Amino acid sequence: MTSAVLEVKDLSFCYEEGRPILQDLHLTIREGERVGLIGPNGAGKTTLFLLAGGILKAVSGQIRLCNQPVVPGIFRPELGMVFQNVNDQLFCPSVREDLAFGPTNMGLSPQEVERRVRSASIETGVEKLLERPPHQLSGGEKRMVAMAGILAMGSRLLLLDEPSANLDMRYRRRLINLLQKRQDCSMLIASHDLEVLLELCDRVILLAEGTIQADGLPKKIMAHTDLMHQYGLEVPHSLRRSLRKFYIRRG
Ligand SMILES: Nc1ncnc2c1ncn2[C@@H]1O[C@H](COP(=O)(O)OP(=O)(O)OP(=O)(O)O)[C@@H](O)[C@H]1O
Repeated sequence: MTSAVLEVKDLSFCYEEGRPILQDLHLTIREGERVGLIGPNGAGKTTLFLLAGGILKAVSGQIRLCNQPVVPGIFRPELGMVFQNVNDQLFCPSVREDLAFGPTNMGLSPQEVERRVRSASIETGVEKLLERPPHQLSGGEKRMVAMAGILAMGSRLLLLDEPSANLDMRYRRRLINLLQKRQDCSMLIASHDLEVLLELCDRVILLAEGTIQADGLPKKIMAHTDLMHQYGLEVPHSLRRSLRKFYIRRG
């Protein structure tokens, strides 16, 4: 079995006392796994990301990243996160400086930082935007710049929060192709775009009521109509069609 990149044990968290968001959560992501995280609005998907990224502090439990405990406030380049609201993570005067921020903080030489900025910007197709101020970019452009930023760090685990939100067909396809090619990274992708998860993920986790309600093959979990409806989710269109074919064939 491949080694774990993220291990979450007995994790509990609340923003306000008496209103738990996550309760005794257990989760392991292994090297090379691409895991979709689904659940209704407010289930705690973003909260889980912020805890794994050391931005929030757990009430109890442990989180380990690449075999080392996550300590809130300590920079861990092994983990790259694209926030749901990308405006929260692009803050430099130019795209080039934004992409260089992570690798520079890793203590890399200016030549290596430049090499990574160039390579990540080409991979994501944002090389023409390098001199632009990030706040002037479109939503889709900003998201690809944020992706380029974590690729430039060479993170082993990517936490992507609604990566396809507000992307047009071209950007959405570019994102899917890009993530499909990154076999070297593990990914946890929170999304309401279930078709994207069907294309990208080999495993899906359903988070609701503070804990994991299902964990398994994407097609199996997402085609489970009762389970999906119970947590306010719909069976994705492509699976509805294949279910229909299945029932028609069986007569
Ligand atoms: N800073 C905060 N203070 C208090 N409550 C918060 C805070 N941030 C989030 N919450 C609450 O925590 C719960 C979980 O929110 P979270 O953003 O993690 O859910 P989510 O699963 O990512 O939802 P969505 O699918 O809508 O993005 C929600 O009820 C939300 O209102």
